[in-house]
Amino acid sequence: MLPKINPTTTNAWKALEAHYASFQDTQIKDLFAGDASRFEKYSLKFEDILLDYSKNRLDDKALSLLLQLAEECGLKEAIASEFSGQKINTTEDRAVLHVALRNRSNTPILVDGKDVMPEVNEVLAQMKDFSEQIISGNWKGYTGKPITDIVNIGIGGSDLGPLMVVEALKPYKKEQINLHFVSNVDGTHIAETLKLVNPETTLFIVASKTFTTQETMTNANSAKSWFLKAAKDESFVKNHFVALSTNAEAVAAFGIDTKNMFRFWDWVGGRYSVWSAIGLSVACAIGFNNYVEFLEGAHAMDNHFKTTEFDQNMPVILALIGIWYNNFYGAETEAILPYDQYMHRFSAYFQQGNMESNGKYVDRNGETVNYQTGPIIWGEPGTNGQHAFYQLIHQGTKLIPCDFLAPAISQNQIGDHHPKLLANFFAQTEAMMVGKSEEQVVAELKAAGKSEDEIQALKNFKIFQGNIPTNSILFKKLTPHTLGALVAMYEHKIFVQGIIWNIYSFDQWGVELGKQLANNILPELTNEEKISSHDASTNGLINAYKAMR
Ligand SMILES: O=P(O)(O)OC[C@H]1O[C@@H](O)[C@@H](O)[C@@H](O)[C@@H]1O
Repeated sequence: MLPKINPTTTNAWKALEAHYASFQDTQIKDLFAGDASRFEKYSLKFEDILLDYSKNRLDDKALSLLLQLAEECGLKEAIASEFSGQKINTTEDRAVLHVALRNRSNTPILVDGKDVMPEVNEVLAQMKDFSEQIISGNWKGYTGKPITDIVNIGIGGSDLGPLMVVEALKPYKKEQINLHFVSNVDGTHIAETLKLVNPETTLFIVASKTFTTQETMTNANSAKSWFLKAAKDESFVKNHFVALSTNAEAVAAFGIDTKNMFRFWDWVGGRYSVWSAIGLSVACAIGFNNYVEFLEGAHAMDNHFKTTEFDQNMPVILALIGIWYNNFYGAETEAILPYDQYMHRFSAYFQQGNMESNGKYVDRNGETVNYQTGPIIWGEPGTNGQHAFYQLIHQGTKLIPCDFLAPAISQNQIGDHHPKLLANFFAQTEAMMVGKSEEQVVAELKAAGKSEDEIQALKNFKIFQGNIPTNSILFKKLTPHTLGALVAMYEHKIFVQGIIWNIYSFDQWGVELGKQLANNILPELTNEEKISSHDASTNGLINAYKAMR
């Protein structure tokens, strides 16, 4: 079971507070000036991935206290509990075993005394067989034609994972299969997607752990009606609809043949489910072997996380640096900035991963925390972000630690695009650290021929204070293996932080209230009566909507 230690009561926390008081104004660039080996010391290598964390407001003392914090909070025991299948998702009484889904070494993992690996392998074999039939064209639609388009219908973890991975691994995509993702209950999403596809050659993958999610069931029903309008015969549904779910009854009730159901288990969290049957659209897009490569990469990172000393452990180091800024510097957000267009949904994916996991104010004792928990996660690919929001990172009033990610080898070697992209990556992390001093600004303005008055009027606007912390994550190439490792790295970072913050990272009660209230409101929208059962604003809005429509 998980420890239940309030991190602020540890010796390390108190020592970190004391250290922060004297260290807080230290400039990263001065730390480099004082230590010629800082880059070597503060960087880690794992396979083809280099993590450079030297551009942080971090010294040996802060780092060793953060490592001590991890020890005092029982991180070692917590990792062992997770990997051994203990029910560490206490509020839902479930194990947390996405690591079993990619456990390529196949060592037994027990839940309630039963090894889960045989079932995991069974579903993987089913996914292999199915994806091969789709890709080869052996799986036929109701008029005997092969499938050309797959529409994944799901939301949250049943959408963002496969969507992010299919986008990130586009260079590996099989040409004959087009992928589409429908998530929003806004009818526009399904309507616009259906305009692009032909019922004879389209497969719908209905992805929902619970198979009760309003958005997904609404979209799936609309897709089915659209399909039946063309196919006319219910018996053809089995050729065009498959389900990814833990809920066989609801799948059957929807009319999907349970032979065409790919199951997973309650110990797979939605936001950690791309490694499960939820990855079927990925396997159909890039082929099963590439999907397995993706699992292998994650498994390699799992082993690194499980077996490496904390001071050399990538997810642990990233997590501790995040805690340093979140809890001591008061940083409220973290930006994830991939310099790879294929990774354009990576930040969105980890927005859910982080914010649904660690956006909690109640600790594992059931008490309200007296410290900050999960940060706000956001980001867009570079270089686009540079021309949009980097202004605030460079010269705003908020501290925003940033992760930069980039491949050394582009999958599209066109002219000098890639060196230009990477030059921006390196320049931004350098600029964030070194800033630009008053002396530099004045010298530049002088060199540009400005008068003394002009210089005085302008100079303050052109100064960059710098000292903005960044992690740089450079990898050789965005292969399925490397992507798997990167995703697993961030997953484990979230785990480590949740353990230290003494919260439960694997439930998501915070998504329920809105669903409940929407279910109450929906029937009120289907009649013309004036509504008075809510607060004045909600009543006013509902009644205004009814009058406008
Ligand atoms: O996969 P289903 O059950 O449709 O859930 C989809 C999503 O629902 C949300 O409310 C969250 O709970 C997510 O974690 C989950 O991924």
